[in-house]
Amino acid sequence: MSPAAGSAARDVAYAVLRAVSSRDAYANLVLPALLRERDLSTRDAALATELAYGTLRASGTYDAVLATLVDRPLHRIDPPVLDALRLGAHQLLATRIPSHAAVSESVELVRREARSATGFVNAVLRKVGRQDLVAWTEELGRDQDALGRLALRHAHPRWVAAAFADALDGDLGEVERALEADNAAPSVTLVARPGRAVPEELDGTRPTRWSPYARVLESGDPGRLPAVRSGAAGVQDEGSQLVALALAAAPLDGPDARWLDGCAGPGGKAALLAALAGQRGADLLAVERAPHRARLVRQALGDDATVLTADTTTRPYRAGSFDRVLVDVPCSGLGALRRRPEARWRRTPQDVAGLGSLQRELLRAALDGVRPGGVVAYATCSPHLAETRGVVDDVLAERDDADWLDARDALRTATGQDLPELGAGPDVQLWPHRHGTDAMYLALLRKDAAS
Ligand SMILES: C[S@@+](CC[C@H](N)C(=O)[O-])C[C@H]1O[C@@H](n2cnc3c(N)ncnc32)[C@H](O)[C@@H]1O
Repeated sequence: MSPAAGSAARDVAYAVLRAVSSRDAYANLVLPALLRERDLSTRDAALATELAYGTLRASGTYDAVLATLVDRPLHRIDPPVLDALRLGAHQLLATRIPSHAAVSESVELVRREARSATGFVNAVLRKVGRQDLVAWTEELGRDQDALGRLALRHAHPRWVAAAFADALDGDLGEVERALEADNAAPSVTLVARPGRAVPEELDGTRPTRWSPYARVLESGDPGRLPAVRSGAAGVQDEGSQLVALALAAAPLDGPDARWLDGCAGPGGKAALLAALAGQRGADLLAVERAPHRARLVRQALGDDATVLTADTTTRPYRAGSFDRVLVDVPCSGLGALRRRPEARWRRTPQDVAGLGSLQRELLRAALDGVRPGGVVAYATCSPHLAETRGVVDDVLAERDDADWLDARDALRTATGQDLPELGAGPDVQLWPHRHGTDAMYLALLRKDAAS
């Protein structure tokens, strides 16, 4: 790697960190735009991605290191300087970049933005580099319990590691595997929408483990595939596909003609549901409250479904009128941390608590919308028990017209195989480290036929 080339990658990584910390930007949106704008070589683009995503993923751990080395709270450090320290710490502790280059390049970044801080950055980073990451996490973890040490070592906030532990029956070995899996870049998975594309026509892809419609893109931009450009295929995590497929596969007596997606934006699951519904002659109504997200649903669905911009909790439909209903409710997103490197440090336990009443209200509205004998799927992209089984248990406890279906059976019908490690049921929690999917949760409920 030539020094100039490495500098270009560092500049991009630093610009991403600045955008994330100064204007709450999403790294996965900012980085591709910057890579295009600065025209980096493939190799430099890979380095910039590693530096930006690696720094963001572990920034809480790097902050804990830095906090031991400076004489003021980190929030009192000028933000451009703090970002340069984080990027420098990442290079020193988690890459093979030589220490002298990591320190001097960080000083150069700061010279442009905050000249007076160059000596400070130089001194702090030299101290960061005096031991490796394992030694740092051991030092910092001395006062912590085993879970706290795991969280530090694998760069997650402790409360997130605790939520994973709750959902994994306290098995710390498995919690560690779950945390590790969050730090690995996920592959790009495509869905070939049934009736519109066949998976084999997606060039440069290979089959996945579970979904018959899924393919992994080996490399490159999915937008180069004609089927993706036409909307016959799309980018979609395999766990999201399994949620839609399980709802469609759940057994149903009587009509199967009217389906509802009550939380449709931006339209990934709705597009798959619409394709499946179309094959059976059923119609899908996709409801989304946020107008800009409803527009994305319209783009994704075209003429395949009716899209309504409305609040599902107001029940903008006749009670008992749907045969199958999905509510993929707004949640903390703790199940998709692989995809959003900065997300784990932005979320708080208060976010989870704050979503609880909306999640319950959306599930109630779904149960009111489905006909007797019909099926409701409640889904989250989070394994946090307060967003998953806690919600379903509470809502079922307050009404006597609905009960659990075994979601594992529906997954077996949908995929033709037994997925391993689905737990004792009747609900299903998928995990990156077990299934290679996002950590999607799925509960299937049946409205009593007599109600
Ligand atoms: C987790 S996302 C759904 C993702 C979507 N199912 C997909 O696969 O692309 C939740 C969506 O619910 C929407 N939402 C939140 N509250 C809502 C409400 N009361 N009524 C309808 N939609 C709502 C959010 O704007 C968001 O787009």
